[in-house]
Amino acid sequence: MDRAARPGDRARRHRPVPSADRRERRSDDRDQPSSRGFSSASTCPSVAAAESSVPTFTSSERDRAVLATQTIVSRLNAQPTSSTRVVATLATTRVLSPWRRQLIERPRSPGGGDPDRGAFSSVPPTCGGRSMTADLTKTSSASSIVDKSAAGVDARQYHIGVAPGEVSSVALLPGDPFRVPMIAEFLTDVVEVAHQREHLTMTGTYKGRRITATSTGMGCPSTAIAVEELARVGVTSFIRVGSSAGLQPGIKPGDLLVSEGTLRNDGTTAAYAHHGFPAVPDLEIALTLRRIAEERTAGTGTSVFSGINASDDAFYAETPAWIAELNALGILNVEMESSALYVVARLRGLRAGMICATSSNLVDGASLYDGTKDALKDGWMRSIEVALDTAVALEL
Ligand SMILES: O=P(O)(O)O[C@H]1O[C@H](CO)[C@@H](O)[C@H]1O
Ligand SMILES: O=c1cc[nH]c(=O)[nH]1
Repeated sequence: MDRAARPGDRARRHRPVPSADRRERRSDDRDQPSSRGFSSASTCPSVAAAESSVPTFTSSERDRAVLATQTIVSRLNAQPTSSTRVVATLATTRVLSPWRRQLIERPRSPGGGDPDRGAFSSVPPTCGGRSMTADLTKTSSASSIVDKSAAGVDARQYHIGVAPGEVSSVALLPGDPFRVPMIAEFLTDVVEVAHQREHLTMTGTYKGRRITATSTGMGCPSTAIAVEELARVGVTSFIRVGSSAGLQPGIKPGDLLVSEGTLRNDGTTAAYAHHGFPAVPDLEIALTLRRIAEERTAGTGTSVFSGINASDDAFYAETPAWIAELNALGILNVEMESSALYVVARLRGLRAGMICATSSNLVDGASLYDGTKDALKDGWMRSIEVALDTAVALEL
């Protein structure tokens, strides 16, 4: 095929990738700063500090890395397909880019992760203090690469459609938009703020306190978006009021489940933080949810449990073996959003907690398809009231 017409040329035009015939020269140029494309778009001051203190490669370490890469690249390029050649060329650039090298070399911070993950490099856990606004109000400076960790602050939000002033500092988060009006039943002066996609938002007043309710939709991707966007317009505390399946015997539909932490079996949070980074609620919110839940259910036949839950991505891929494994680990219940809620909240310096109503029990035969809806609805109403009273008690 003619050189000018090779597949992959389009990608090369749009990326800072050297052409295959300039590969030799790039390796000589490896100490030159990357002039286009890659740059540290991070606005987090702690990241800037970390990057400036990164030790540079010694020449022997660098030469070994470059040699190893060139060997891989030349093996890949011996392959017949041109698409493999493109991959090889990209790999060369990634390794030879000084900025990339520095990220790879950067010591792992406590919440560190794969430095090649875009979201990780722009939302570093070192930004995880309590002052999210400080990080988010800064805009990207020396780069045209979008810094999503700073995008949209104080604007009307792209997905959830809310703007500053339309929300409280605390938001209750059900998954299902149809549960937002259930929350609104407890409120006065209710305003429907926005409804875009799966995100319905209403704001009203409960016991003198302004409260917002926004539905997250199902799963971690849309939950992370909802939390990020609510935070950009001023929400600082979140209480998920969810539904969830019990994983231990004796948990019955309608019972309340207070989360003490989440096993992260989701994909979204892997883009934010190291797999060992804990997904945990704000301690005070969790304890207050449990206390108020116990007070409210005393003598009602509804039980309150607290413990570690799991967040799964794939409702219908929960195999009997997986359910048995979670059960053996003592995991109390499974739902699909708290992993993202907790990880994003921690990284952004926000507070979060979760109380769920039990929908079913995956280990003792209370199926979702058994007509458990009435008990579940009672559980939702109770959990919503507990979450509202927690917001009031903690002045969230
Ligand atoms: O009822 P919600 O809050 O959506 O919660 C649970 O219900 C959905 C699955 O049926 C998932 O979103 C799960 O987390
Ligand atoms: O609510 C949920 C979430 C995951 N799996 C379930 O069975 N129920």
